[in-house]
Amino acid sequence: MNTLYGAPEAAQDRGLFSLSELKPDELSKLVERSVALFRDRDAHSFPLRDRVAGVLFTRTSTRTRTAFQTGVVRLGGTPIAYGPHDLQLNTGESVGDTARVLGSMLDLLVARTSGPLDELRALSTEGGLPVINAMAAQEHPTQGVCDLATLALAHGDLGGIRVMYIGEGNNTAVALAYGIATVPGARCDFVTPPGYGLPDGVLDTARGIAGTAGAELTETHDVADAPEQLDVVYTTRWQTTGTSKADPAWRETFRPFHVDAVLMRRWPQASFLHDLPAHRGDEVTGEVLDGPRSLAWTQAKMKLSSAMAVLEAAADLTTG
Ligand SMILES: NC(=O)NCCC[C@H](N)C(=O)O
Repeated sequence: MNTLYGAPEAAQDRGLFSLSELKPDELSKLVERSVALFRDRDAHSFPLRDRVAGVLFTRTSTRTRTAFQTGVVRLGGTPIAYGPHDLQLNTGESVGDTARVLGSMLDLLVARTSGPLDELRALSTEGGLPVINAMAAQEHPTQGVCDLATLALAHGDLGGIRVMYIGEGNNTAVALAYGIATVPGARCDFVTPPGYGLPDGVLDTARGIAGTAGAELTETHDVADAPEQLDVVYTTRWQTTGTSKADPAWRETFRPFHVDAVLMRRWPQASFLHDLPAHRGDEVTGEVLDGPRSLAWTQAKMKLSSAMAVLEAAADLTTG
């Protein structure tokens, strides 16, 4: 793979597919740039001037799509937006043929599709252009950049930060695992409902990354095992995009994993994160989401500056 900062290994896929493929200093550079751009959104030199970026979303999106389209414009580029019904992919044209055509005209592609991560890699290799994963079932890497940047903005140095993620082990959780794994001395405890944990292999991969930084990652399926000391409580909605739950009683399984004021009282200093959209009354109460310790709305705003940081790095991979 050939990630945001180069270092090709195999075929020529370029862009951002998974945080597990970035070196720790590459990720921390993205986080720093996100914070800098959050503080001053004009602190750049229009790296996408004369560049055209496709923004392909075949799945719903509020924050990520708006952030990337706006980010392209703010960085001096021109976005071309495609929704779920626009491309001939929808009438059966192959990914390869689509990539070949898009790559001959566009400089960069931001994509959230219903296909696997490999489909995004194919768009890059067959199109010969950088691709940014704007969320796939496997991982939501740009959310991970945003989350670390939000924590860096609010907590300062991330070294030693203690995070609990409570909820389904979804795409957001995977990116968080890979992201926190790069932070020296950090700890992330995943408290996931039984049967809805992190995908196989994710903790092993994250622990492999963490080996260098000395971060610690654990997973439990019981809220009673939540850590005693925490700086951050992170949750996510119960219905992950593109998934359905076979068990009709799934809500009973998820209910003990909701975040309310009683739970938050266990960690009086902890801040609260949520990748949104939220369902008040399910995974979190309005009191917590809209309360003084919630960073969720700062986190949502950080989507733009973190998208700009990712686009800025991807601009270096464009050839036009
Ligand atoms: N911040 C976002 O990108 N929100 C969109 C949904 C994220 C959530 N992890 C999901 O897959 O449904």
